[in-house]
Amino acid sequence: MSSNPFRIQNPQPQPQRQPRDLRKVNQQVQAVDLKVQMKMKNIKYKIGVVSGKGGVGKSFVSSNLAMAIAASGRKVGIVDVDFHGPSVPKMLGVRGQMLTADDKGINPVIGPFGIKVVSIDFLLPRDDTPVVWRGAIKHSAIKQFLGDVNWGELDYLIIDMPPGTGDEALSIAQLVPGITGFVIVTIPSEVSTLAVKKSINFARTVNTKILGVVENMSHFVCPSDGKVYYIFGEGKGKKMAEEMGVDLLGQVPLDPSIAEANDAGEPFFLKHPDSPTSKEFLNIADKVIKIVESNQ
Ligand SMILES: Nc1ncnc2c1ncn2[C@@H]1O[C@H](COP(=O)(O)OP(=O)(O)OP(=O)(O)O)[C@@H](O)[C@H]1O
Repeated sequence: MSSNPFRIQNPQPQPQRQPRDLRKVNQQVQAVDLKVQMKMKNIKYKIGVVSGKGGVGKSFVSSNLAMAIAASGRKVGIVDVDFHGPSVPKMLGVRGQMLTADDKGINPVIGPFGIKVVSIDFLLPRDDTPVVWRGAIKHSAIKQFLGDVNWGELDYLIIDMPPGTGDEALSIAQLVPGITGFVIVTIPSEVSTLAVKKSINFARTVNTKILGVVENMSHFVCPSDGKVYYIFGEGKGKKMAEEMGVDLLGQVPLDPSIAEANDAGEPFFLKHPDSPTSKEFLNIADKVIKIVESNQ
């Protein structure tokens, strides 16, 4: 019997895989797309929201950070390049709307506070249609999302990136060389913070500033007695931020009303404006604004 239970045959012996040469990554980052560059010139600050692992609330943080920045009167756009799990439209309450086109390009969907939203979700024919794309197609889609959309003049473009440091992250680093920085989302578990360290090292490899870390699901406040529980452990995000020399921008609680609003397709920040979570997002937005605008 074969020792390969999957019966996968390699027709030829494969050369030994070499680790990715970081100099080559940097050279690729230099290859800039002019059309994208023209559009990006009209946007003052571009912020990538990244996470080492999936399911830690990156899209929730992207969407609510976008609303909190827009609530200050700044013009904001959000581009969802999480092709395999596009949740930004739902979290901003604009799911089911369509992108339109005119002779100047593609018009984004307009969300709360006038936020311009672009996501593959607006183009999928059915809820359960999977996106099955190789890296080159994703790269070309990202190029179109950035270069063919009528973004106009914006103060901020929030880029909701897929988890990890794969093709999309490299495409963004390559296509938006002037990216202002990354906001990194984690939950306070060892597994997530370990993956985040990789994202931080990736950001450093592509010479992108880390604006800071948001610790999501950091604690749970019991509604009956107000007692605080640290479900995943206490202080792990803070410890990781200190170890890696990056700022902790904020701590967002684990809260069933967040999951409910997201599942119902209602923007949390609008539905619960006075909640501690929305106030925390205003603080996080304030910190991000201070960091990027004082660096001008
Ligand atoms: N602080 C929170 N409290 C309760 N539920 C949350 C919280 N943050 C996110 N969620 C829920 O967790 C799930 C995952 O969130 P989200 O889609 O934002 O994660 P993600 O990191 O973007 O995932 P992926 O990258 O895999 O697409 C969603 O159902 C969301 O409603």
